[in-house]
Amino acid sequence: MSVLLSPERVEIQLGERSYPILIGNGLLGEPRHFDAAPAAASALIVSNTTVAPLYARALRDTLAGRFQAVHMLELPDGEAHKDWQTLNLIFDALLRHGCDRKTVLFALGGGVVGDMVGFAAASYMRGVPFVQVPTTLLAQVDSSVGGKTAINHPLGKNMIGAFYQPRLVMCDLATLSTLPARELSAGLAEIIKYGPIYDMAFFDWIEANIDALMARDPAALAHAVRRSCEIKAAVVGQDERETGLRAILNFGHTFGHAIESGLGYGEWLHGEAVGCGMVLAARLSQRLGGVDEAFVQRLSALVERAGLPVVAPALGLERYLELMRIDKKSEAGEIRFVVIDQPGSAAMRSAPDTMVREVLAQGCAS
Ligand SMILES: NC(=O)c1ccc[n+]([C@@H]2O[C@H](COP(=O)([O-])OP(=O)(O)OC[C@H]3O[C@@H](n4cnc5c(N)ncnc54)[C@H](O)[C@@H]3O)[C@@H](O)[C@H]2O)c1
Ligand SMILES: O=C(O)C(=O)C[C@@H](O)[C@H](O)[C@H](O)COP(=O)(O)O
Ligand SMILES: [Zn+2]
Repeated sequence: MSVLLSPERVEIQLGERSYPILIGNGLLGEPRHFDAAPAAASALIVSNTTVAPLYARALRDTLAGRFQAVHMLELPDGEAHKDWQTLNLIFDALLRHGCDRKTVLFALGGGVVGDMVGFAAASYMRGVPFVQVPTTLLAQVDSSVGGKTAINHPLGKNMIGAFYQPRLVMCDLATLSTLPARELSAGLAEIIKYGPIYDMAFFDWIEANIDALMARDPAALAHAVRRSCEIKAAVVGQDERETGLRAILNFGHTFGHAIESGLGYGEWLHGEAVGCGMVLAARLSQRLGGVDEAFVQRLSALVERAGLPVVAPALGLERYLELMRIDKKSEAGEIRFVVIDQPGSAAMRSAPDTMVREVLAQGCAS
């Protein structure tokens, strides 16, 4: 492990939609790192009211030599704003500035900004190029990679969206220095996820380095971001539109999305809901015979050490089932869960409602 001086590069292989993920320190300020971004007359940097004051000027200065006009837009901050109204602010800005089919959108922020900018890019004039500049740990290890874009609906998480790939992902690790501790923990949830579903050696490494990650040790963060991007790129490269394998990336999300929408978006962070959802999904995996109690305890302990909740909120068992039926993996009203078949390998399975109720009864606050 070493602190990165020049960017490391992970490729996501998707034929003509392939693109690089660059990982390094201080990339935002270096124009040459944006060489993979398409050339155009104009660009629109979309950020939010928290991130823009920190990093938008630096990005704008960096892009000034590549585009004749670099426009800026600040969205309201928060998961509660991942909606139609906020999405429309992006279309308003694109039209107001006379942006054309070649205009490049830059998503500067966490997963909320990235998911919305990606969806706007997929839709404006039926598709314009976009670049992900993720500034949260969660966005660097997961949401900026793979082309899932969406907004929420009051009835269901990420229900309206498109698969649409960015042209470049630029993970500037230096931006993580300003991230609140709670958001760092949220990012760790998606990092931990890659262990049980794909790579138990990485899980072992996270266990051994969780204190360094929590302390933002630069070398530990650099390794975690790189390995996470490698795993996500490998999975998405085999199944871009989630016809099979890609669903493993949803481990913990069936329970997690129910927590997020059931509480009203924003009360629990996405990463918190996923952390707790993974513990519930591991208990379900145990009942289905994929893992033993020791594995469930091991995962739960790591989630807790990452500063994440492991007891789910008391929404009511029937309400959980109702919320989980809205999940995109459901078919003909049957909920399907990502479960661990054996440590390091996952698959999508259905489970009897009685079993799911037992798991929830055990894992929810009373
Ligand atoms: N598309 C995908 O594949 C995918 C994957 C995982 C999650 N997601 C989505 O991503 C969203 C969660 O993303 P998130 O955890 O990044 O949340 P977020 O985008 O809400 O960002 C978290 C908070 O940190 C602030 N912030 C961002 N960068 C900062 C920085 N460098 N310094 C200080 N503050 C900073 C933001 O303003 C926000 O308040 C959810 O909507 C989730 O559904 C999508
Ligand atoms: O990229 C994927 O595929 C994922 O499932 C990654 C998840 O971490 C992410 O939260 C995703 O947005 C969930 O997808 P959804 O299809 O359940 O909305
Ligand atoms: Zn997620």
